[in-house]
Amino acid sequence: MRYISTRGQAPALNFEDVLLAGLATDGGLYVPENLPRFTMEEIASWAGLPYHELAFRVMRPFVTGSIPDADFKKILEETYSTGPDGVFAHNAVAPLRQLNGNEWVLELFHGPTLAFKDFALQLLGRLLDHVLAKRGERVVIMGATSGDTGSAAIEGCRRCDNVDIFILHPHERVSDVQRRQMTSILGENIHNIAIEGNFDDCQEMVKASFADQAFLKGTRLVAVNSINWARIMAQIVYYFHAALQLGGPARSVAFSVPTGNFGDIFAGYLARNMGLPISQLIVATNRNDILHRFMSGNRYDKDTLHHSLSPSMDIMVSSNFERLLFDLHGRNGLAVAELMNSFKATGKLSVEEDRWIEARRLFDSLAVDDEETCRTIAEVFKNTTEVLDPHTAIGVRAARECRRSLDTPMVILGTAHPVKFPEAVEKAGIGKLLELPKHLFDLHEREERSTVLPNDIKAVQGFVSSHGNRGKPL
Ligand SMILES: N[C@@H](CCOP(=O)(O)O)C(=O)O
Repeated sequence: MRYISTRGQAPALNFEDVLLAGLATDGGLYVPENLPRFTMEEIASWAGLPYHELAFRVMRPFVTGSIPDADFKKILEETYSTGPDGVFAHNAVAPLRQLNGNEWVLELFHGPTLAFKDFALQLLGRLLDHVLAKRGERVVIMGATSGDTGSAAIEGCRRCDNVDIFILHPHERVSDVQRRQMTSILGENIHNIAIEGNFDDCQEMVKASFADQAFLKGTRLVAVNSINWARIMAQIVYYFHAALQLGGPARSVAFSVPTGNFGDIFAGYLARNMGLPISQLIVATNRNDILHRFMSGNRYDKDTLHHSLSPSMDIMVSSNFERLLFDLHGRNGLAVAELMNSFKATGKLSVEEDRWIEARRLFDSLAVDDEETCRTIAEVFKNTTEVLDPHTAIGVRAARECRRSLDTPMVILGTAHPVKFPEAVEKAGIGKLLELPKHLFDLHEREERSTVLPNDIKAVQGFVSSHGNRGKPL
């Protein structure tokens, strides 16, 4: 499998190099040159497989030529293990919970950091370990988080021998539990940086660092955000997993996906292009609604970033939107480069009418504010006694507003555990006390370690280069 850049000017790479690349050298994002497509018979034959075996079948074409089958199988078996010493706390790894009639929540929060990010970052850490050990290479990881990616990346990579990890989060803009999940993991190769800015500032600095890596003095920079193709690849699997449990592929399924960076829903779009019958994909955003503004009015314009009760989606510009633009423009990298350059200069982007109509055909969308989020948490609790986290609640609201057919199962991606967001749960008027799971029971007493830095790329790069070799200068 070869991967090409969405901006058409970077060399094509194999999976191993894409895993280690982050952004392409032309500033684009890597995508498979040709997407594998499965037949209905093939997909149907996967019904009932354990999660790791399904993962092998779905992802194998993406890693072919880079990771030998036997190694990949072993990595997947470890990544999606369950039981007392397993990585995931639920035997089904990603169980479906029925909310009512034909409406289901796909619970993606039974991993170590209680969010869907564990599905990809537990795998990414193991893949990195495998590839870096083989190459005898040490790398620096830089990631930006609005709350969930950070802890999942640290948890996924902390045991990697050859990695120093730097996670940038917006100072005082993530929930208490989210922050502690990152800052209480201590290790000489783990560095949390609280930026005096917002998530987009953090994301911008990470992306800019890929374009200018001299500060790393020859050490390679690797991405843990969904700009890294391996993240998207791993997230495709749970769409197959959910659909197969609900009668797929003979029956199509609809999905509603809370999304900020457009990575999780883009994985669903790819699953559909790979042959999985998906009747509807709903983009569910909070008040930071750049994706909804594009889908509903062809306006992908930067706006002010609002702090909300669903902080993981407090994102102004969605990285993976560029991957969709690439497809909407017939995979013409130069056209995408032109659009992205003009977006950088003006903060505004719209596409030709026929391309936008195509996007409307592919996705429905809704933006949900805090009030409506809390109302949905309360409504679902009243009817089912299930407590939703605010991001999942946004997905439920969007599913209910945008649903096209009551006969088709509707799956809402349950992106995080509500215990991470007590403020929203409390504001929704839910008196029930939510307990942290056993492995995090003392989270609020643990020692925290992080460094506050100004919103200044030179300060960040200076910090990375002076701590990038197990806490020592590079
Ligand atoms: N929602 C994310 C923001 C980063 O997105 P990613 O999917 O590109 O890692 C978070 O919680 O950190």
